[in-house]
Parts: sequence; structure tokens; C-alpha cells
Amino acid sequence: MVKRFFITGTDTEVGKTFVTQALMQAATKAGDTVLGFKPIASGCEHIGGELKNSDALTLQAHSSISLPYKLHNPYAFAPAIAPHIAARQSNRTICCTRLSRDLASLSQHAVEWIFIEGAGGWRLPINEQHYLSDWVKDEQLPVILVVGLRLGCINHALLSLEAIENDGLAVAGWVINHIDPNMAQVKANIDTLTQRIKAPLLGEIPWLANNAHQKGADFIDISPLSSAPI
Ligand SMILES: Nc1ncnc2c1ncn2[C@@H]1O[C@H](COP(=O)(O)OP(=O)(O)OP(=O)(O)O)[C@@H](O)[C@H]1O
Ligand SMILES: C[C@H](N)[C@H](N)CCCCCC(=O)O
Ligand SMILES: [Mg+2]
Repeated sequence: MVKRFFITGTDTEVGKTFVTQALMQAATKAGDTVLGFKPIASGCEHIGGELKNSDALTLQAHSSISLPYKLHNPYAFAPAIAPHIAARQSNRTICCTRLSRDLASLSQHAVEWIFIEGAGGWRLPINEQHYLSDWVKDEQLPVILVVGLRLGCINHALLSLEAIENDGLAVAGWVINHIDPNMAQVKANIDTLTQRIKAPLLGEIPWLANNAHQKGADFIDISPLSSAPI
């Protein structure tokens, strides 16, 4: 059965795509097949007559099978703004039923893993009534939290975990991602997080300058995910 995980983060721009790519590479290195899904993306460009997003293109490029772009990213909006606002501006409605149908059809492909990248942080509005977290709840997806290590991330990490758990979802793991090469008191901050977070730590990714992104997988251990509830 396909193992599916939802990747959220302590904020936007904390490394969700970077970590999702690393997870996909780690699974691929282990000899498994993977698919990436970015249900909702804002900040897209017209490419070949279609709106495309760089996160979704990254996930598509790291997938084991070749599928049309739309299957990796059903909702694509041009402006780099909150997706529910972008949707409203373009007279579209983001709908959980559609997302579930698209994930179900992706899940029919014979792959071992599907990694699903959220947008923004945990409580991202998708329309006037719903949050992306409501859809994750509908799907009962185990969650992986990316903590972008910078000043302020302790509060963001602990509040995100509290919300995920209060939503009744399993935290399958978390990842420390070094996004600030000049951060002070790195070890004391990491100790503060590790003392308080009980979920498995899947890895600590250093600041990888000069687009050394392909190395991300070297710092990730996906083995705790194999025993996570599906
Ligand atoms: N460990 C790292 N070392 C160096 N650069 C990093 C690292 N992690 C992330 N980055 C860079 O930080 C930026 C933000 O990362 P990323 O796009 O993965 O964030 P995100 O959480 O997916 O953002 P969004 O909310 O837009 O989806 C990117 O330019 C990425 O290349
Ligand atoms: C465009 C950007 N890169 C993100 N994908 C969108 C982040 C939306 C955040 C909304 C919010 O919580 O305020
Ligand atoms: Mg991203």
C-alpha cells in the first residue's frame, strides 16, 4: 500500500520543498518509487500555455513516473500571495472534494510513497470556510513538520505541533532545516526543540549554499516513516 505523508512547515519559505525533495531522493535511493503532489500553489508562471509553479516542477522532476503537470498541481495561481485570496481574485474556489479525487487518482499509480507539500504553514485558509488542514484531516494523512531554524521558530514549531495534534493527526516526524547561516545559539535552540518534541526527528539539514540541494537526502532518515500509521 502506498505510504502518504503531508509536509507542512513552521512558515512559508522554511524549506518544505527542499525537505520534500530530500525525502523523495532518500526513498528513491532506497530503491522505492515516489510521487510528489503540491495540491495548491501560488506564485506561478505561464509555461507552455499553462500556469506552473517551481515547487510543483521540483516535485514532478523527482517523481519516479512521468505524469502531466496538472496531476502534480491541480490548483495553480499566478500571484505569490495567500492562495485563498489568489483564488478569489481569479473567481475560482479551492475545493477539498476535488483535492481528494486528485489524490485518490494519484494513489492508483503503483508507487510506494506519495509526498504532499502544503502551502504556507499549518493553518492555511483555502476558501471562506476551510483550511488546508481540514483536507489533511479528511484524508487522515500523517504529517511531517519542517522547522526552519531561525529566531522565532521555537514558538512556531510548538504551536504548529499543538494544532496538528489537536486536529487528531499523527506527527510522523519533523526535520530541522538550517535556513539562517548566521543564527546565534544554534545548539541551545535545537536542544530546546528536541527536549519538547516527542515525534521522531528525521534529520537535520545544514545550510547548503550554492544550490547544493541534491545533498539534502544525505541528512534524512526515512526509516521511522515506514512504521508510521498510514
Ligand atoms: N538547508 C538549506 N540550505 C540552503 N538553502 C535552503 C535550505 N533550505 C531551504 N533553502 C532555500 O530557502 C528558500 C526557501 O525554501 P523552500 O522553497 O524549500 O521553502 P518552502 O517552505 O517550500 O516555501 P513555500 O512556502 O514558498 O512553499 C529556497 O530558496 C531554498 O533553496
Ligand atoms: C507564495 C508563497 N511562496 C507561498 N506559497 C504562499 C504562502 C501563503 C501564506 C499565507 C499566510 O499564512 O499568511
Ligand atoms: Mg515550497
